[in-house]
Amino acid sequence: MKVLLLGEIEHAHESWSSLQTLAELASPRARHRAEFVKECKSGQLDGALVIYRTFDSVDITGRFDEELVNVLPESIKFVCHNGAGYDQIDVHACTRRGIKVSNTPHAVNNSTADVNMFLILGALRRFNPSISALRQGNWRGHPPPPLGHDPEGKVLGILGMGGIGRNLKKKAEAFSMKIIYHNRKKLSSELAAGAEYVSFDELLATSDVISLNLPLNNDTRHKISTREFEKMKKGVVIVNTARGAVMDESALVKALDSGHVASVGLDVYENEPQIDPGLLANPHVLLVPHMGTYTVETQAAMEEMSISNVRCVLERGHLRNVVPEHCEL
Ligand SMILES: O=CC(=O)O
Repeated sequence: MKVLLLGEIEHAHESWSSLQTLAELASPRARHRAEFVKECKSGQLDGALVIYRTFDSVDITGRFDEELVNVLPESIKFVCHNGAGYDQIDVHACTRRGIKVSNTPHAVNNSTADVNMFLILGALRRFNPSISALRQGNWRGHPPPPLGHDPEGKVLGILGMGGIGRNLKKKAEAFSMKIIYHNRKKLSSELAAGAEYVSFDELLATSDVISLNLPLNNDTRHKISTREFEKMKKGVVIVNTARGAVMDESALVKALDSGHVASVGLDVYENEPQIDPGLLANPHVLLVPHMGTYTVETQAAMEEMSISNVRCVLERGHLRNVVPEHCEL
C-alpha cells in the first residue's frame, strides 16, 4: 500500500514517519501540473490508496478539479486535505470517482477566530491609516483619521455559524458585542448559545459589523456583491477570514470608495496572492496575507489531524472525518 504526499510535512514528523510501518510513503517528482498529470498517467503512482495534500501543494498540482481527479491513479480512494476550507477540491468530481475527502475542521477554529477578532477591532478602531502614517513619519496622519468606534454594544452579524463562527461569537461577547447570525440551517439552541438567528437580508440590514465565516462553494461565490452592499447600513464594517471569493472584490472596492462601507479587515482574497489595487490603495482596508491558521500550535494540530485520517484509512479502511458532502455516502 502507498500513501502519496503532496506538499510538505512541517511539524508532525514523528506521526508521519510512524505511518511507514503501515504503508510506503511516496512523493511525486512533479514540479507543476502538467508534470503531475503525466506522472499520474505514467502509472508510476499506481497502487497509492490515499493522498495527503497541503493547501500550498496547489502550486504543484493546480486545483483538484474534475480533470485532475480523473487522472489520479484508479487505486486512490481517499484524499486527506490539510485545511478546513476545501474549495481547492471538486468534491463532486471526487464523489463520482468514488474518492472520499477529509479536512481539518475544529483544529483551525481558535486561531482563525483570533484573527477575525483582530480584524474586527482593527477595522472598527480604524487603526490602519495611522499605522501607515506612523511608519512614514507622520504620526497619526495629516489630517488625522476619523475617530474609531468601540465594539461594545455593536451588532455583530456572523454569516456562517460553523466552528469558527461560534468561536468568534464567544470572543466577540467578551467585547460586549451583540451577536446575530445567519446560517443555511438554524442551530440548536445549545449550539447557538444565545445568538439570535436572523434572515440573510436582516443580517445585512441590521449589523454594524459583518463577519464572513462561510465556506466557498458554487452557492456562496460572490454571496456578497453590489445588491448586498446596498442593503447594509451606511458605515458598516466587514471582515473576512473565510475565502476571498465569497465577496465580490471589485464591488467591495466601489462600496468602500463611496463610503457606504466604512472599513474592512481582510485575511483572504479572490486571487491570492494578488490583491485588487483598489484595496491596496484604500487606507480603510486592513490587510493580512491569509494568516488565519498561521501559528505553530494550529499548524501542528492540523497536520496531526490530517495524518490521523491517513492512519485511520490504513488501519481501518475509512476516514476519521469526512467533508459534509461525503457524510451521507
Ligand atoms: O485557510 C485555511 C484553511 O482552510 O484551513
